[in-house]
Amino acid sequence: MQATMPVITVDGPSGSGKGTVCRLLAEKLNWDVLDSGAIYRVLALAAIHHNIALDNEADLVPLAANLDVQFLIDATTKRTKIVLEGEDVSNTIRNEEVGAAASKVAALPRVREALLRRQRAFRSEVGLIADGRDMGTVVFPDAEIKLYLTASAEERARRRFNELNDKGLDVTLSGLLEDIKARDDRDMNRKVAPLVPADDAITIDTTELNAEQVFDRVLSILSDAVMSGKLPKGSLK
Ligand SMILES: Nc1ncnc2c1ncn2[C@@H]1O[C@H](COP(=O)(O)OP(=O)(O)OP(=O)(O)O)[C@@H](O)[C@H]1O
Ligand SMILES: Nc1ccn([C@H]2C[C@H](O)[C@@H](COP(=O)(O)O)O2)c(=O)n1
Repeated sequence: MQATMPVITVDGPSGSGKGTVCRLLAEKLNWDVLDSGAIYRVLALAAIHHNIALDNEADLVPLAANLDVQFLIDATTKRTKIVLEGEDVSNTIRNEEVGAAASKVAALPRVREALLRRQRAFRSEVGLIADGRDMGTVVFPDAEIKLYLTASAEERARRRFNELNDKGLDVTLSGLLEDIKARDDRDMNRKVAPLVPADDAITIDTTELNAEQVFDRVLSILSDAVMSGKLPKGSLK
C-alpha cells in the first residue's frame, strides 16, 4: 500500500455534475467519497436550528468546530445517512434553501478553517474521491488527479429544474437560474478559497454532454493517469 493513498478531487459549480461523477467513480474504483458540500449544508442547518445568523462568524466557528454530525454508510445500498445531533437530515440538507445558506456560511474564513481538519480526515486507506469547491486548491492540494467540472448556468438550472420537478416540487426555471447565478457569484467571488480550477486541474465542460459521456471522459483521464504512473496499477479494474 502507498504511504498515502490517492485522492481524486472533483470541483465545480452547483449542478455541474460533480456528485453524479463522484458516485459513478466510487462504484467503479470502490474508493471512499468526501461530499464536502454536505458538511457546509449540515453546518448551515445546525445554524438555523440554533438560531445563529448565517453571517455571525463568532458563533458559527465553535458550532463548526464541534459539529455533532455522523456520516453513516449503509453497507448494502452504499447510501450515506447524515445524522446531525441525533436527527437524520440526509434529505433536509438537500433543499435549495439549505444550499444557499451553506454558500453563505462557507464564505466566512474562520468557518472554513474550522472545517479543514474534518475534511482532511476523510483521506482513506483505499483512496478518496473528494467533491466540492476547493478540494484541489485548498483541502487536497497534493491530489493525484484534479478535475474541474463546469456547464453553462442555463444548463445547470435546467438540470436542477428536471430533478426537482421529478420530485414533484413546485419550482420555476427562471427562479432556479437566479439562485444558481447568486450561488456562483458568492462561491466564486468570496475572499477565501473561492471556486476556481486548480492550476493543475483538468476542466470538463459538461454543457453538451450527458452524464455517461462525462463519465467516459473521466475514465479516459484516469486511464492515462494509470499509464503514466500517477494512479496505482489496477485502480480501474
Ligand atoms: N452531464 C449531465 N447531463 C445532464 N444532467 C446531468 C448531468 N450530470 C448530472 N446531471 C443531473 O443534474 C443534476 C445535478 O447533478 P449533480 O447533483 O451531480 O451536480 P453537482 O455538481 O453535484 O451539484 P451540487 O454542487 O449542487 O451538489 C442531477 O439531477 C443530475 O442527475
Ligand atoms: N468544498 C466546498 C463545498 C461546498 N461549499 C459551499 C458552497 C456551496 O454553494 C455549498 C453547498 O455545496 P453543494 O452541496 O451544493 O456542493 O457549500 C464550499 O464552499 N466548499
